Amino acid sequence: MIAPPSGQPRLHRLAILISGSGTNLQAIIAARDAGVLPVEIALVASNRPTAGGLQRAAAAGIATAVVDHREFATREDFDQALIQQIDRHQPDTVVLAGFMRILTAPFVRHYAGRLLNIHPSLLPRYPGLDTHRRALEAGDSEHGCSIHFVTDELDGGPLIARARVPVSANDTALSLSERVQQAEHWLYPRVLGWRASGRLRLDREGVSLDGQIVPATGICVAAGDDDGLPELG
Ligand SMILES: Nc1nc2c(c(=O)[nH]1)N[C@@H](CN(C=O)c1ccc(C(=O)N[C@@H](CCC(=O)O)C(=O)O)cc1)CN2
Ligand SMILES: NCC(=O)N[C@@H]1O[C@H](COP(=O)([O-])[O-])[C@@H](O)[C@H]1O
Repeated sequence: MIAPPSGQPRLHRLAILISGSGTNLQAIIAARDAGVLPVEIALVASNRPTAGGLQRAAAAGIATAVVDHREFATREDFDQALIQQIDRHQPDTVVLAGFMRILTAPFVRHYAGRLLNIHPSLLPRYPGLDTHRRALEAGDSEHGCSIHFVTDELDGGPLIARARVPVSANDTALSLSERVQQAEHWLYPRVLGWRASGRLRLDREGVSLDGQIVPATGICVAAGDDDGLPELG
């Protein structure tokens, strides 16, 4: 057990996995630094050595690691190496923030109930990749992001919360992705605040917040609308 400095409460420890630019990571760091998210970011790990989020973590004084999936013969070997890196830092919650590798069942089991992901669609619509183009092609009037506990089923784990954004007629995949990312940067720190304060749990009964079972659709809000979302922390 990693002990806090004497007299300090032990903060909820996060390990954050990335593959890209790390804007969600940056939003989590900003919430921590603003004092509204009481967490210790123990590790930022990436499967891509060129991930821009690694520089964001280093600039914030956060430990980083690269486990390059291309160096492993199988997904299982990669996942086991990733587990070894992560477990050195003893996280309470493992946060996928733009992590672009499908994780194997042993990895998911190892972190069962404390592995979260953010996905750029209103799940269960558009699991997988290329969600913004698919929403535009379907003519959807709204889109958004979803945060869920991770299971073997790709993007099919129990929903925690979803934030909706409107789709306008002149949206492109890029303009829509930018609006969805703003919603992500608003939603993820809130949901992680519930984890940090012990309010958000996953057990046999499902997802619960403050002891109340969360609907199967997750807590649904319009991005930026604080009326429907319990406060941070
Ligand atoms: N077992 C699970 N693993 C992961 C989940 C999950 O729900 N269960 N969520 C994903 C995140 N994700 C969407 O939110 C996602 C990430 C990656 C892919 C994918 O097809 N990846 C390819 C490689 C793509 C690349 O390297 O650019 C692959 O792994 O072969 C789909 C969905 C994280 N993992
Ligand atoms: N299926 C996984 C997926 O597409 N995740 C998406 O990658 C982006 C990462 O951005 P970031 O690196 O700037 O946080 C985010 O929009 C996240 O929803």
